[in-house]
Amino acid sequence: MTSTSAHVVADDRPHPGDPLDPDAAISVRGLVKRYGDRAAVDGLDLDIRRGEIFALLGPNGAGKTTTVEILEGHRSRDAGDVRVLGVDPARGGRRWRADLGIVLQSGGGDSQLSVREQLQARASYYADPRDPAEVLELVGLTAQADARGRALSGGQRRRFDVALGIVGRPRLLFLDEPTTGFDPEARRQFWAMVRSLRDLGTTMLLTTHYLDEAETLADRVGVLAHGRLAEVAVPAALGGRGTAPAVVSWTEDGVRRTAETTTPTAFVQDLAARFPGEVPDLAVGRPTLEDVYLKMIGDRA
Ligand SMILES: Nc1ncnc2c1ncn2[C@@H]1O[C@H](COP(=O)(O)OP(=O)(O)OP(=O)(O)O)[C@@H](O)[C@H]1O
Repeated sequence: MTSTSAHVVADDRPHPGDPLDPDAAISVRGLVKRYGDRAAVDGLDLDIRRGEIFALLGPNGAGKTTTVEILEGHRSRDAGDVRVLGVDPARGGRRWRADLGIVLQSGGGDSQLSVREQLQARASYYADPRDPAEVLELVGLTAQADARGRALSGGQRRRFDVALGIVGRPRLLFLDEPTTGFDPEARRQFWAMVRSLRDLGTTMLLTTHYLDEAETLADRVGVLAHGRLAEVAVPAALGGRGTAPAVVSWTEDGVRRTAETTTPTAFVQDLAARFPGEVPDLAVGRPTLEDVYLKMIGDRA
């Protein structure tokens, strides 16, 4: 499956008071969570579609962990309606829980057992588990199958965490900052694995502080600030990115020049006509996801 959101325009979220979406993997209306007199989640409305990768972004303390833990059934809420795979997490039973995969920030895998043995043990909890050998292949740990958990590198351990999270064949996978501490190659491998999981039909809710990770993996991103969603959009459209003016820069008479333009093609054609050959140091850029994210967060600070 590819992006489910090709035709989605910016600010793509339900309105307060809309009914819950029975077809969504996750549907949330008016979610509130207070600690003392402070609301950590302050009226959240969100639908996450089946089969999509949704990235939840937001600065430290924005309410991401609180929201995700409520969805996982690990934290109570003060107000609002929530359905995860059609069930209220506050009342989710064993069968519902078996459909969830949760990959937490703190890695497991310290056991004396081998990687394969731990995975087999985990698989035995489920009625219809994935074949542990296939899971090891999917996460790229086949060569480490006989290693003990503590012999794994940080990146391998994280992939093993995912292996433990998906061996039960979850329909919905929660990935909490999955690539923190990865080297660039390990991150690319991890991303490829996440895409393979999506191709198998797994819905994923990803929290991350890496904007490039959200950009490359997510069908849609939601920016959480002060317990509210500032915007939900496809990464390319967030914060009006898709229609923002382009910035053209070049060097002329030894001076670096920049110009903002909504017609960069025409602008570059004019520019090219002024130079006999290549325009020196020519670059055409649009705001990055990080640019619009930081602006959005700054505007709400
Ligand atoms: N158990 C708790 N008791 C009191 N306050 C809490 C508790 N858990 C979270 N908070 C507060 O709620 C707010 C949201 O916290 P939360 O952990 O959900 O943010 P976050 O977006 O996950 O942050 P980070 O990116 O740092 O993980 C913060 O102000 C935090 O201090």
